[in-house]
Amino acid sequence: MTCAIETRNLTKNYGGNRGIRNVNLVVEEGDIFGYLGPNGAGKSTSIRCLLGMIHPSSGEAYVLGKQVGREQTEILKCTGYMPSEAFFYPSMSVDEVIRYAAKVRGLDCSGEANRLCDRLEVDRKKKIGQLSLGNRKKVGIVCALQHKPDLIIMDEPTSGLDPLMQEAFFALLMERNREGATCFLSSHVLQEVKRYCRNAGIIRDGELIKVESVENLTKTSLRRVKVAVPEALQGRLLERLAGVEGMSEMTRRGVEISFSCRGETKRLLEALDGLEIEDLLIAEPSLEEVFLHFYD
Ligand SMILES: Nc1ncnc2c1ncn2[C@@H]1O[C@H](COP(=O)(O)OP(=O)(O)OP(=O)(O)O)[C@@H](O)[C@H]1O
Repeated sequence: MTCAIETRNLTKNYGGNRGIRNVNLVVEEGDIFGYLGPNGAGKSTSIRCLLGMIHPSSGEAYVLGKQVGREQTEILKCTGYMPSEAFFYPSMSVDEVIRYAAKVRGLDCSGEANRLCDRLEVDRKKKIGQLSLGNRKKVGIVCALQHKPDLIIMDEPTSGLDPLMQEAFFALLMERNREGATCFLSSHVLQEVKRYCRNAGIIRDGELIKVESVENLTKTSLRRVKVAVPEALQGRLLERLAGVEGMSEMTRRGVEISFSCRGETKRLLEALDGLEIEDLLIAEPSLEEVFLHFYD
């Protein structure tokens, strides 16, 4: 099976500045992949290298089996890209921009462009310079999707879109995915990744530190625990908890003590054994907590 994206030790140095280092990433065809990382982590740099917009300092990248830098025309035809900032010439009309984006690929996409504009409520007569950020973003979505690409790469696609438009956008993306397209999205919005992506990669300081299914990411040994015991027993509870692996973030509110821990749940239950537990909640961490954990 061909991978939609494959990078081998992909590295980009910006002079003395760090970009990305030895990124080895594989995204299978048909996936919806979330690329997560804080500001400056290297998400846009990775995407620009993948699209051949910047040359890597070393390493290789393949998009739908084609080598980036060698088979750019073929890659451009089967890939749809939306940058994080939707900049277009302000004096051009929306219609001109959309038709221009199809023309550079040597394609006539007018039928699909019309359908997309209707769905996203894009006013094609307006000049780009008259549009709000969100409306420019919608033009970017049409430009990226009108040729029905096999691989959709979007850098922070929903920033600037209102909640209804975000829903409309994801509905569109899910449809494309059901039809076979692979989606690669960089995002800061963890709820969005949790809801729509199957797999995710976390990049930090230019290095890919984790690639995992979104489901498994939250299935770490990290647990959020809330336990309520009578005030008189709280001292004993705290003594017992001191021996539990990875204890952190402890807070106390009345009879309830909350904390994070890791390791086997059995060990935690042993530590609690014999105390008059009034209430106990052991939960998987949210994607936000997992994300913060990898960033610590
Ligand atoms: N043209 C450039 N010249 C020099 N350094 C750059 C350039 N572009 C990016 N960098 C640096 O490379 C690193 C990665 O930047 P990048 O834009 O890829 O991060 P990002 O994860 O996309 O961030 P954000 O979420 O803020 O968009 C940063 O340290 C950044 O300062």
